[in-house]
Amino acid sequence: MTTTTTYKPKVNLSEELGERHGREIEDDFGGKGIAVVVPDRNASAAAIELQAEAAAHQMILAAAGSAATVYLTETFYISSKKNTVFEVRLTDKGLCLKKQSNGATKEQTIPLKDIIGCRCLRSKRRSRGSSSCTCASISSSSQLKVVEENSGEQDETDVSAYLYIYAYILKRSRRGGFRERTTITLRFRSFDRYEDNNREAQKWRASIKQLVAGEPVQKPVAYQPRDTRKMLIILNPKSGSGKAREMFQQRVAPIFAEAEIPYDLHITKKSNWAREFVRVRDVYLWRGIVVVGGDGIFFEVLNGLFEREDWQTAIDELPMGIIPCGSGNGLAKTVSFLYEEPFETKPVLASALMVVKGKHSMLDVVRVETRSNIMFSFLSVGWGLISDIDIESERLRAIGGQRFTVWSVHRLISLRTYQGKVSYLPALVSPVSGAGGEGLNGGGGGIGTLKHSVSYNTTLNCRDCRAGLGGQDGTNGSCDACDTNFSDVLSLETGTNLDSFRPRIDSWYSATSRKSTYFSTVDSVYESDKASNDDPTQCGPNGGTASHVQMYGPPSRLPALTAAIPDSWQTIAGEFVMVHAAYQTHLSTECYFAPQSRLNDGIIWLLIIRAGVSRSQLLSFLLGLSSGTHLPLQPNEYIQMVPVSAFRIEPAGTNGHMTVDGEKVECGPIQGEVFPSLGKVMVPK
Ligand SMILES: Nc1ncnc2c1ncn2[C@@H]1O[C@H](COP(=O)(O)OP(=O)(O)OP(=O)(O)O)[C@@H](O)[C@H]1O
Repeated sequence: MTTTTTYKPKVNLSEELGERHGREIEDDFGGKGIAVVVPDRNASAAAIELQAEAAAHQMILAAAGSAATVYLTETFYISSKKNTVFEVRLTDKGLCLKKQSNGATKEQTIPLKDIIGCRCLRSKRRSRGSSSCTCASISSSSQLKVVEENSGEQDETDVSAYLYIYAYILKRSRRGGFRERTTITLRFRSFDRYEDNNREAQKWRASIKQLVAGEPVQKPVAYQPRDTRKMLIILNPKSGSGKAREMFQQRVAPIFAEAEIPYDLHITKKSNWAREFVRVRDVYLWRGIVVVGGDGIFFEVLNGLFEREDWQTAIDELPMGIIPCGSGNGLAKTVSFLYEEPFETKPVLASALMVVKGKHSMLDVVRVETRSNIMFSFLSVGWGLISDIDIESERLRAIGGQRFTVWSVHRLISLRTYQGKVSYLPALVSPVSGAGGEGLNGGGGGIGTLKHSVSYNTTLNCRDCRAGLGGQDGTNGSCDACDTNFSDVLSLETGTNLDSFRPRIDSWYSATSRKSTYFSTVDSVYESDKASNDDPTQCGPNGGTASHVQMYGPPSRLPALTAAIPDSWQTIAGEFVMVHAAYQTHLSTECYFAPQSRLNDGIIWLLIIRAGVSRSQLLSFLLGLSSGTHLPLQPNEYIQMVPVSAFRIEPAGTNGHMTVDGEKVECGPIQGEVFPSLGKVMVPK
């Protein structure tokens, strides 16, 4: 009888990268195996060690009784269980393990979408006195240690090749679920020579890698990724409660290692450092940009790209990802939410798994104009209550995301209202389908008047581009990059060149204190910077003239901020508690602000709360924000959410806070217009 079971690892183990300890465990099928773990110290993991005996590979077979396409198949054994045979198949659905033991058959499949990578390794030379060879059973040994093929530490007496397959299996629970780390180890030892066993293991590795990457499975050869460029990672050590460095080294670096994605890690030195970095560097050296921090650092990088003359190419060629270490984390939460990825229990893990997948979705970007600035926003523009809470709760940064709740209570008690005018251009809303909202008029076509401009190199320096804007571009003046010494840049490397990766990741990973981490990584920085030029102002496509900063990007279709509103717009004048324009579902992890929003629906969701709203209405609004039940079910005189494609807010005074993507801007006239699908954000699938 054949039954299908879900794989349920039953042990929790942890250890250093490269120092993998074997331990006998009960595997899910009740058999004994070897637990082999790679470097997520806190992950639970289990693995079965299977030893290759048969070498009958068959490509593209039709699996018996299943529609799956089978790419590879092999029979393995567990040495401690003489009557147990595993048939392992690699199909277009995933890795299928079929166990036959004493006449009973059990089957489980590890879905492809849960696998992030695999690596071929060799066993490590043991200390003198202990023996090891191909005939030794791993499960009977007390310890299995594996190393890279050419590490110099390999055990020449063991000609086996070990394939480690890394999967993060989705477990659903009442609270939404979580991903559990699982390692499958396949030991290939059919041949007398390591080279032959390794060739077999490499075949599996190549096919798994191709399937995971969504590439056609070629005749199995050593795998070469299509894009060999590294990922650029920019980390804000000051984001959230200041733990981004530790988070990265403990939770993110191991995942990049497992997925064999090489990267350069750069630590920001001060505010706007990241913005200048992406403005002046040759960003095409990298395959994408991942920020480790909050929405503020994502905003910096996005705007840095729009400050490049070649902004359109840069925005198009460089998808951006975020690993949440901030206090709000609105974008990271939105992406996970829309793709139904468990986030709450392990947000860093969820997002790290996302960025190594190499997929992206188009992202709406809103061009925002104030009296003195032009900027590009991906999250929200706010005035009043929520912005006040965001900015004023900064003083409670040490308590993390809780600061918003605490300050909400405070502001509800001491409620403020603001005089002003709000105008907007209503959007045409169509039914939304999918996370990216692709079904919505091809990503925003329904917005009509505000289609994305395709003009190249249109200079939009706010001082010069259009009459009536006036004022100084706040980003002008002396360029931070000119006097910034990038010697604190950290460059770590994972990936195909594992020899060079190993010592770096080890020293980085094993460091227990911030100080030792810093010193252990400086060497790599030095090498990397020498190769790529120390001075960021000399190597960027802008020729190093970073002292004169211009904001480029698509030109506006709106009237100037000082000009009259067109007749097609609607205007509300009076006293407001808040006005908040949002284009992501979540403004922070706990703030499910615009439930209908999609990443590229071409819609700005404009929430207007007018003065006169009762405290109880406001309380239920604030309480409902975490569950998305904050909006009144019936049309309400005081609280309304309007889908718009452009808006303008004109405060009568300068009281209250105004924010763009959670960052404070001057309180004054501000307008925004959506450019559907202008950017690219990394998503899980
Ligand atoms: N090295 C640094 N030192 C001080 N400030 C920095 C540094 N790097 C970046 N910043 C600034 O820190 C601010 C906040 O960063 P970030 O958004 O990463 O964290 P956060 O505010 O805690 O998160 P969120 O925006 O999600 O609430 C940004 O405005 C950024 O310009």
